[in-house]
Amino acid sequence: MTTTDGVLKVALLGCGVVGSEVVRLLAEQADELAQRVGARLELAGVAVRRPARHPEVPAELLTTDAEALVRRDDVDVVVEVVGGIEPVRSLLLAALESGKSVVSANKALLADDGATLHDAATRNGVDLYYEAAVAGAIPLLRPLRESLAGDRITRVMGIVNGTTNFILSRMDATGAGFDEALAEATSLGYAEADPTADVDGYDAAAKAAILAGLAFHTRVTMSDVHREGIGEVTAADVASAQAMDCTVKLLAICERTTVADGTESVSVRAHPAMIPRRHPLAGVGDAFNAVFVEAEAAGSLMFYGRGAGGAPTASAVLGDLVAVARNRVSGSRGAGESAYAALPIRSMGEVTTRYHVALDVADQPGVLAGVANAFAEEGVSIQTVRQEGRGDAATLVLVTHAATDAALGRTVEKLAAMSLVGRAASVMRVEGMTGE
Ligand SMILES: NC(=O)c1ccc[n+]([C@@H]2O[C@H](COP(=O)([O-])OP(=O)(O)OC[C@H]3O[C@@H](n4cnc5c(N)ncnc54)[C@H](O)[C@@H]3O)[C@@H](O)[C@H]2O)c1
Ligand SMILES: N[C@@H](CCO)C(=O)O
Ligand code: NA
Repeated sequence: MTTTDGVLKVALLGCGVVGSEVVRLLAEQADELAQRVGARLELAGVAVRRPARHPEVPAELLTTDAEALVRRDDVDVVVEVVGGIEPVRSLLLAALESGKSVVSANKALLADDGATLHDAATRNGVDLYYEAAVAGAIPLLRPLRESLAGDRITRVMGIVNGTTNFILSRMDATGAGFDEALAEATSLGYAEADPTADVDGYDAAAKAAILAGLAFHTRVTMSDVHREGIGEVTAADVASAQAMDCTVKLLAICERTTVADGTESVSVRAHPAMIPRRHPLAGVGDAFNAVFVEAEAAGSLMFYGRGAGGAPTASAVLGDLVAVARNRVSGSRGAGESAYAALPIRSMGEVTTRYHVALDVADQPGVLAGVANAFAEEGVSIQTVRQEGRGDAATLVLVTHAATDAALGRTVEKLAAMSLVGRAASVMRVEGMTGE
């Protein structure tokens, strides 16, 4: 559909932190946006739960009937900044099925059932864009989908959750425990009232699923992602990381692996890990996000900026809105889903990782040999070992070479069962170290 009267009508679903900024920017930049698009972008309506709470929106635009709004014939584009799976999934499907393009910031929905939405967009010849869903303002999905479409991406690794990055940065800077750092994040407005999605890694896992799908031209859903949160990260883990000149980050890691017979698979995970301080991701502090992309021809690329917040996220939403609006003006559509590779998902046990293991041990002859033997039995090679303290307070700190995650997990279980080994003071994966 092309605009006939020089106006494109936009239905906005949700007017919270992000939606209210979309309304503000649309109004403030109306003339410039019209120049860039070739048509004026006008709000057809704004669906909210409680209209009385939105004095910033002209009253005649407010509605509580989102379903009627997305079905209106005069609406060209639906912008969704509500969040969650239902009723949003049904609303967006209805929009796509009735020929509207959709812009969404909703990583939970895209990671849960992006395929259904993409299919509907393709069937109806319309656009489905969601740059704001991953790493907020940072242009990342469009570079993966368009700029790098001629290359072969092998790895995407990044910090994609601002709340947890703030917490881990505070723990690193002040030595605070997790609870104390979370309380500070909450009081400063970084953490939401219910921080579960962030702290338990669901938010980062959803973003990892979206990134892997785009990077490797395959379908990845939330259930394919190995997820661990940061709730178990202790001040001792952070101190252990510091002792090896590392810091702890919650990382989203998407990898393409090719085995000897040429078969390819992808692994997708989100978990805390130690990374060397000299690694570019280690310097990403506060609530910032950064994503490292490795591609065969391009080499390494890094994307850095604000992954959350009303205005930064609205910037990405408006960028998508301009893109889909331009497509409607020219009667075209952007690149749709590219999932031709249909790659199998590699289980976490098969993924190759490295571990840092700090063990409280009795400082006695034979302890080190017993510990080394537990690693050897599982075929795990040790890169470095050092002892801290003496007598009852001795701690052995080992860093392994790469091994399967399953073998490393079994090794840690074996160690825990040994009589001369006390508790494991810290067990954490290590990423971004050079060498095998
Ligand atoms: N806040 C951020 O920094 C950020 C960053 C990136 C992506 N996002 C994503 O953007 C989306 C919105 O986030 P937010 O922070 O603005 O959330 P928010 O809670 O501030 O706003 C959501 C709004 O939607 C309204 N709403 C709920 N159900 C509705 C319905 N059925 N019909 C109409 N309105 C309804 C709520 O009343 C609320 O005002 C989410 O998908 C979120 O994951 C947010
Ligand atoms: N809660 C998310 C918002 C952006 O998706 C974060 O902390 O990064
Ligand atoms: Na983004």
